[in-house]
Amino acid sequence: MVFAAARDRLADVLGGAEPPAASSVQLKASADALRLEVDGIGRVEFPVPEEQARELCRIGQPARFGRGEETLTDSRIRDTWEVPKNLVSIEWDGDFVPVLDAVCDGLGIQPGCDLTAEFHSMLVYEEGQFFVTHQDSEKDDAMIGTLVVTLPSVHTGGELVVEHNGEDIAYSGTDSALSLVAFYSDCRHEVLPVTSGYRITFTYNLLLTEDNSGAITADDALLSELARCLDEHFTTPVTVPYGRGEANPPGRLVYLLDHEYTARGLAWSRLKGADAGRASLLRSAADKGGCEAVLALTDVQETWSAFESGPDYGYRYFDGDLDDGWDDESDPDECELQELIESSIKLTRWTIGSRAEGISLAVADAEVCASTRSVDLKAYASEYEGYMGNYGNTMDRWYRRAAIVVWPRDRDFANRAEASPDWALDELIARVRAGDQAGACAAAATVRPFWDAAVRANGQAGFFGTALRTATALDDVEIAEMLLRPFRIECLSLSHVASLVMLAGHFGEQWLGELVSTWFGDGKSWLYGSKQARSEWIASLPGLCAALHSNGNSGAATSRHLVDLAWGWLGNTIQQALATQSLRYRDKELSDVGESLAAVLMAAAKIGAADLRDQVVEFVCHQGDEVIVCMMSALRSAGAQPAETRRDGGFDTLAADCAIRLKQRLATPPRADDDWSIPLPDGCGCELCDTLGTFLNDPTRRTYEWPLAKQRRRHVHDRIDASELPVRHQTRRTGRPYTLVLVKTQALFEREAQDRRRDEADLRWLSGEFERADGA
Ligand SMILES: O=C(O)CCC(=O)C(=O)O
Ligand SMILES: [Fe+2]
Repeated sequence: MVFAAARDRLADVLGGAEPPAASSVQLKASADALRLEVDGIGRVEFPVPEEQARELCRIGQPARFGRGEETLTDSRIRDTWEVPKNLVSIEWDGDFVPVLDAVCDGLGIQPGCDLTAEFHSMLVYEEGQFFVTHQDSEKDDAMIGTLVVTLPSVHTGGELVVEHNGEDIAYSGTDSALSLVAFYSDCRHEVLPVTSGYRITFTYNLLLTEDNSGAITADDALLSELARCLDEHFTTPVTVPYGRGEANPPGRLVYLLDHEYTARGLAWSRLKGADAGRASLLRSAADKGGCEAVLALTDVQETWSAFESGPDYGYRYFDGDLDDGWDDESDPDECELQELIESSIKLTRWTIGSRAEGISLAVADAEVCASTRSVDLKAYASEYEGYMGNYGNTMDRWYRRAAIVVWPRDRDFANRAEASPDWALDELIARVRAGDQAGACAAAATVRPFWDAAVRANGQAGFFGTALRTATALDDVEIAEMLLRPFRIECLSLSHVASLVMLAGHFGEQWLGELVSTWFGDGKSWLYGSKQARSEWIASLPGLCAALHSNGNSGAATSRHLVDLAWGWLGNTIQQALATQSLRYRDKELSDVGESLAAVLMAAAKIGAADLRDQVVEFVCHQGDEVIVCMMSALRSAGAQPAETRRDGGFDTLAADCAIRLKQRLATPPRADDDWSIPLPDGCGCELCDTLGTFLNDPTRRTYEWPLAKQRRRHVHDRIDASELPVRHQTRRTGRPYTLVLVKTQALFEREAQDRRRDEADLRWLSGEFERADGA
């Protein structure tokens, strides 16, 4: 016997209690119920005579449609006449209300709600006219659907086809009665081409103005069953693979709704179809079980194993529909889905009280349930990946689904904190200010399991300052460490100096020193992006250190610590750059890092760290001449500094050393016109590289024809390319083995001339800017 998880039982109970309601309904009404006058035409008779229909077309304008923010006309998409609103006057005989009540009934809208219809447009379709598949935009927050009234007229074709969850229903008008079709705004629909006669319609926006969220009176047994499911869900630990941490009960439950909602349209009072009843039940059960329930939007991605099927079977999974958020995507091949391989769900937005927040929170599978599977809904995008060897034959499908998120009240703070750490920090400070220090610490302790990930996922820089202040306010060393640990050093700026000093005062300099080291990271795995961010931060170091230094003993100690750490990172980075094989890449890296070198030296000068300055200068002066690029970049970056900073930062010493190196380099005579020798940089010493080195070194040999098997040719290619040597290598594909043809190129001379010109320019600049460089 298989026991269903509590969350799946809950979804089944909700689905059973509120079965899916219709997404569209059609009603018929007598033509006598309506009186229509149009300026310039007079009273319109029913069925509408051909003569009057033609007149209506004449005064009509091509109807427009929305695409994103734009309103367009394009007769390939929408081809129909719209009669200007101001010319139209409509009078319903008696009341429209009974009609709307019947609509409510048909769409499963809870009794007691106030549905109103707001006239939107009058349309006339003549032969051949149509409107392709689209979704109506919700023009008003309260809008939940559309009502289309088709006037009696003689016509064929022009069916209104409304689709929901893969099912199409075609509605036709008649020549004797009014046809009223209502549908929810998440239904895609189209008007098929009129094949004869005229089709005349009014469209109305359906607005739900009364709260329908409390309307359901649920039976107690049902609510108790739901509350039991919630309780079980929140007390049963999730099984985790062995060794993957502790088994804890889920922190939340995400119940996915069936209809689509826009961020603006999502509200308890405007849920569509069965969603309204289910939400009402779940909300009451949550309340009974001591839980919070909020409305949310999610992004769902599912990956299915799939295979292409012939046109005769399988489903069409995707229609290139037109809607407000239009898509031109072509249909992926027809596919049969087999098995769900993986799914991921992210909460993107929720509304707590009256506060709607954009969030980005990944939700575990064990926290999600639904009465309707995503695969049975319309995906907003899908992509088929054919067989690709070790992957592929998969279908990815993406959905945006609304959801109700439930959590136990005592985990309220943790749930909200995970989605918005900045809110959590503000809230903690507020609690301390309100005098609840202990409560604030207890709440803060609940974020421990996810805090690192939450901070990193939420763009930490924006709330680093708040985190510093919160840590001080909570006054608990372990909590302070936990709250602050996940931040990166790049968050730290001038504006945090006072908070940082305060923190040191609270928990001690040594404690802060360790924390700051954590912010620096281990420096081992620097991706390009983070390297750039680190360099940018180091550029701010002189100002930051100066401010800290003038802020008492702990400020001074912290500033020294920062410069030490920055130098630790920078020294490594310079060494790595020097070891780079590719010359071009090496020079670029060294030049980039020069600015950081200048910043570290300036910071050292600002805080009077002469020992560190000497250490840095000595390190640089001890490197080979490749380091000149880095020195020059650092010196240029410090060029604008006052003489005192240049002296205290060791720049004068660097400049002098650099000038000596440049002069030495320039003193070697330029390459003779007939000297074709090329030094092979150190590296592999195999027998092939030996032969290569001999050829390269020989000043008289320009070409070498070298019969070599494939693997060996490859090795020689690689060696030449890696060192960017001015040598062309080609394979002549005759004989056995093929022949590798090496030719030394003119670039040998061009590059060296270029390097010389650069050295000359550097030396001129140095002599102009740095006195000692000239005198040396
Ligand atoms: O004419 C109709 O039946 C429907 C027109 C429509 O879909 C629209 O105006 O958005
Ligand atoms: Fe429409």
